[in-house]
Amino acid sequence: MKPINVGLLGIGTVGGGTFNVLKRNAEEITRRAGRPIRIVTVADKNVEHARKVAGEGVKITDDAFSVVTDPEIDIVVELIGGYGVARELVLNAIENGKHVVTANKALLAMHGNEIFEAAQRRGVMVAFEAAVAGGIPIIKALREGLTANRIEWLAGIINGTTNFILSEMRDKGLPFAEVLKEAQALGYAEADPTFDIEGVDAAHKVTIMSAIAFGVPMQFGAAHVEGITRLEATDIAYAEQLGYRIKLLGIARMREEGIELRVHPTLVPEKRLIASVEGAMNAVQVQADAVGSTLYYGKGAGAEPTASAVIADLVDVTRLHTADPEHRVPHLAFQPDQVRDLRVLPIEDVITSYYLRMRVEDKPGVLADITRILADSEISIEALLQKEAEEGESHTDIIMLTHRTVERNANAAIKLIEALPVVKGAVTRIRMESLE
Ligand SMILES: NC(=O)c1ccc[n+]([C@@H]2O[C@H](COP(=O)([O-])OP(=O)(O)OC[C@H]3O[C@@H](n4cnc5c(N)ncnc54)[C@H](O)[C@@H]3O)[C@@H](O)[C@H]2O)c1
Ligand SMILES: N[C@@H](CCO)C(=O)O
Ligand code: NA
Repeated sequence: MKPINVGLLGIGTVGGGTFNVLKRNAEEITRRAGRPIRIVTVADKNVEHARKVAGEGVKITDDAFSVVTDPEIDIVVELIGGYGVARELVLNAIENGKHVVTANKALLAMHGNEIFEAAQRRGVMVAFEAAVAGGIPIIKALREGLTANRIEWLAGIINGTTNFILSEMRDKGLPFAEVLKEAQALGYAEADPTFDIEGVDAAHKVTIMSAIAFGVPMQFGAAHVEGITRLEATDIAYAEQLGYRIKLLGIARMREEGIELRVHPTLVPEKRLIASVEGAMNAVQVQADAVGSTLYYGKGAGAEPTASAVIADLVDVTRLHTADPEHRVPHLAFQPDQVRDLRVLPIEDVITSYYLRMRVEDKPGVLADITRILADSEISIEALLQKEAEEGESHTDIIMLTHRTVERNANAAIKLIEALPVVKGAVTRIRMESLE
């Protein structure tokens, strides 16, 4: 059995995991793939570290470009990250007729259209299971397992760092800044941790999932992206009193008018399975017309969980690389000429329900003023929590959960509420999803 030759670009967390799992499970993997998968060259800026991880018998270089042009290499595995040099390397590998496996969601969300077009033209595969929810085979599920269905929506906890932070804030009542430090020390965070906490990483991943689920191009620039940096512990506690958890969700929903594509903190009923996903774990719920609701859960980050997905792609490519390109699974699940340019709806057009918290004067008639504004805007209230004013305080909190409405409508009502003289400061608004 002639081995398939792999060039590994970047042997950091995921690259190291990939190297080790491939070595440890070599026999099992070969039995599945039909031939040995062999890392012959490793490129890393840190040559010393690369040598330490890879040992002898593997070629080590600091020049990744020499790997993507090497005629000996069949598959290039890109685990460097970012969309500068990684984009050049991936495009270069494709032009040289190499298949590519990558865990780089930022690269695909930003430049996926260009990359898949190039791969299509050259008849090579670009596989990216590790890019979304790490070890969970969600790309496989969306692209192949659910292929009979019209996918209606999907919602996922797809960033381990922020889910860890939210879990710690709720469990221990700690403030955001304190938990962030702990999360960074655990090593799940992106090279730039603002990508995690500002929702950008989750937006990269939900952009990729929406493309596969709905047969549309990558539209990262049109996604609405909100992170957890402005979330207050108070709201996590109030949500809990009302039977909800706050999660950073990546949501993609198909509507007649277009697609909702958004990342933001979201109240989720605590009775939903996804609400109990804690720590750095990931989960994606998919609603589809034939199968109904399915849920995928597991480790979305870390060396070996992510390596699990990288190697699954290596096996896929090994099995399929001799197949006629027409007979392979299309990159974006739909045949390339069937990808449709459906527009992403602006956030004002999103339909959802809301958690509203406002600080009000503790006197009669205040609640009536607020509910009148909501009634006039045709926003109905699902639940209400009015706190008693603390001893010696003239103000108190009112918390309301609304039914679904268009965001534009909610914005207008919130503006009117904020203009009431009895309401102090801004209204805190968090979107809410029933996930039914
Ligand atoms: N860490 C995770 O849990 C995880 C999970 C899923 C996806 N990812 C993605 O996987 C990719 C790699 O992440 P990581 O956590 O392993 O990063 P890392 O920083 O641990 O590893 C990157 C490696 O690339 C090397 N490198 C950087 N620039 C280079 C260059 N120009 N040429 C050669 N080598 C270079 C670095 O020296 C380092 O060893 C990223 O795209 C990341 O978003 C990571
Ligand atoms: N920074 C990402 C790594 C996995 O993509 C996370 O926290 O989930
Ligand atoms: Na995955």
